[in-house]
Amino acid sequence: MAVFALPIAMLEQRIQQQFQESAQLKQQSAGLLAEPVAQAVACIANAVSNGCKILVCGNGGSAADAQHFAAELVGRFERERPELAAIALTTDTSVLTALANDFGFDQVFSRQVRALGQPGDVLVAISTSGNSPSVIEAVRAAQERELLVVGMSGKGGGQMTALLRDIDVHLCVPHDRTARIQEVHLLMLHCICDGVDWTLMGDPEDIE
Ligand SMILES: O=C(CO)[C@@H](O)[C@H](O)[C@H](O)[C@H](O)COP(=O)(O)O
Ligand SMILES: [Zn+2]
Repeated sequence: MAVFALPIAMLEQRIQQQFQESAQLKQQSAGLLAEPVAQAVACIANAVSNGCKILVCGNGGSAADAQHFAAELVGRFERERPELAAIALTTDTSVLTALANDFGFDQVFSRQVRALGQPGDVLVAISTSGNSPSVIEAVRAAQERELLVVGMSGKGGGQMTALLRDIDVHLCVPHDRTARIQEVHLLMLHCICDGVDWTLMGDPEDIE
């Protein structure tokens, strides 16, 4: 068994740097993204209040974020409230493997959007590069079907930037590192959960 003689001090310094980079990016993003995050809250709260639903997609870590977010809408975030309609498009392995196998991986989300999406629903499309073909095709399918799109990206937004319309919301994290972008994506998803709960139910103190 290999035993590493870890240069602990250097390793700790790397870890400290990453915490600092993440904290600084979150601070910078708060200034730039609070307004579009509030627009995403309005868009999602409005959709679920009108009986519409939220579809969420992304690859890799962003697939995990999609599932995390859908679970908090269907279940709960920090307090009890009625269940909200949300589906992560990343979870049904039979659907995913059939679509990838028969139509190509680019279609794994778009075909589900066309199958499940109705006008007024919202697609939350998560891609740190803004360029993953499966996510880009899902955005195109959503727009065809008259869904609103909340696009979450980084690295300048990639192809997502040109694709999103004025009625859509673009949450583009100002950074080039996938991990840092994902950390801000998760924070924004939690802000959206908090904002939706606040919009639908008011301040926690007001309850009882
Ligand atoms: O979680 C990570 C890296 O932190 C990876 O799994 C990452 O999500 C994958 O490489 C994705 O395929 C990247 O796609 P995207 O964010 O550019 O759309
Ligand atoms: Zn969470």
